[in-house]
Amino acid sequence: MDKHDIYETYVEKFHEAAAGGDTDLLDSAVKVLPNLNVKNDKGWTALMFAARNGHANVVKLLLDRGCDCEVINSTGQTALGIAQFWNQHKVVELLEAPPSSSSSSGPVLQTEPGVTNFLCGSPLDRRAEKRKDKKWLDEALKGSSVEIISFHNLSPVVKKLPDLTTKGLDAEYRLMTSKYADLSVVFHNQTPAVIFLGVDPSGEVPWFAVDVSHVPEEKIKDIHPYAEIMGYRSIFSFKKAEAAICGQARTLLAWHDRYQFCPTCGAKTTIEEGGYKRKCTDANCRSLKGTHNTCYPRVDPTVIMAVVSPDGKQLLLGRGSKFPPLFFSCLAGFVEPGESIEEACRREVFEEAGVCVGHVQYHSCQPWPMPASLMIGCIAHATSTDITIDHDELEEARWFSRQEVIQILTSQHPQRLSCPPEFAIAHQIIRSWVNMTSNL
Ligand SMILES: NC(=O)C1=CN([C@@H]2O[C@H](COP(=O)(O)OP(=O)(O)OC[C@H]3O[C@@H](n4cnc5c(N)ncnc54)[C@H](OP(=O)(O)O)[C@@H]3O)[C@@H](O)[C@H]2O)C=CC1
Ligand SMILES: [Mg+2]
Ligand SMILES: [Mg+2]
Ligand SMILES: [Mg+2]
Ligand SMILES: [Zn+2]
Repeated sequence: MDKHDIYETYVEKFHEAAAGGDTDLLDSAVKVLPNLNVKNDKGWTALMFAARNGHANVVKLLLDRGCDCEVINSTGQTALGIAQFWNQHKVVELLEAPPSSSSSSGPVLQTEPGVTNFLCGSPLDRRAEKRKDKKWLDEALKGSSVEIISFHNLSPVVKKLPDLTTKGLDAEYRLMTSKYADLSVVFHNQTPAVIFLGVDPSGEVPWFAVDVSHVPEEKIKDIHPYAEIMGYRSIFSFKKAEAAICGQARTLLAWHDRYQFCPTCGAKTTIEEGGYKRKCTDANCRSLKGTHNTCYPRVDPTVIMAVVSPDGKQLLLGRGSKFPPLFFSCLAGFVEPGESIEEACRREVFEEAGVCVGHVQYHSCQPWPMPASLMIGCIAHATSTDITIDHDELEEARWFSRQEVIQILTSQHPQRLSCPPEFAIAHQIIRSWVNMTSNL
């Protein structure tokens, strides 16, 4: 055996030890290997093997020794992506970036383990039984333990963290939370929409959202000196738990904003039940009899699909006419009345790209608060490949090879094609197709 072969054997043993959770063997390999991020021929590192098989103790040991969790394998996966795909919750927790030191300036909440899609997994317990208890709601809103988030024209009010900017770092924004007493500028002579969002995991802290659109933007600083309004897209920069809470609040506030009048008789409606209902003020209105479905917040089921070619080797992606240049995504569309999820997938793919779809497999979903979609992510298996585009909706649609999809996902495409970022379910279902067809 020459030197190179001996080294290769050590690397193999190192990876085997990580994959098998053998910490003794790992310890001895660590002592002789100069590079702990060494990859096998598919780009896998020891950290990835340990993450794949859920060995949290090995992951911790490797992280303590300085292993790099940003390394990607030849299919563009990080150790975290691998752990998420294989549902290794403990490893996901270890690999997810720990809350930065700045998070001490606000409540720290975590999503449920195993929740991978952004905007899902709110840590709040909605406590629906409290929504009719006006006295409890009023005391909770005005109590000292409350956390109230504010929205200005459906954008969350954020707080610029001053300590970071003075250290010369880029500004960081966090969701602003307030107490009722801080919000005198909001409640003075006004009754803005207030939503009861739920109670935090300790059971002690009620969360509310309030619409502050009636307060002029320059007066928002009276609530908090570092308050800013950065547009609704700031939700995507929040930590998962905060983003999920914000999504819930935004969908409800958008509904209140648009449903001020009864869709049945046109009379004014009032906000009820902690913000989860609107009631017509005309006692004779038909909307108050029978099924009250005009009184409840709407959720629009929407299918979004990774369409796989009949030979399983290619993925269909499209470009909407309003997309930024070079940007491709999954086809998507609203579910219509009287339609199943599978039927909506088949209809939308045929309408938009002329491709026939057979089997449809549910993947996961994502509440999308712009304003009220529930994105139902599917893997759809095509039975034809010819493309005929509906130019009203798409500018282009084409089949991409697995290699090209990996290049797009990892921002390495030679023509700089791109796709939605990780926070969008589109990204997750595309990645899932890549992962399904990848080998260790
Ligand atoms: N989270 C993610 O990863 C992604 C999310 N999405 C979201 O998916 C949603 C749907 O995708 P899209 O391709 O636009 O849908 P469709 O393919 O169904 O096409 C949009 C059309 O539907 C009409 N429409 C709007 N709202 C509704 C509704 N509630 N029910 C039925 N039809 C409606 C629009 O009409 P009009 O012309 O009158 O507006 C428009 O003509 C979008 O809101 C988008 O934000 C899309 C891709 C990725
Ligand atoms: Mg569409
Ligand atoms: Mg469509
Ligand atoms: Mg449609
Ligand atoms: Zn009415």
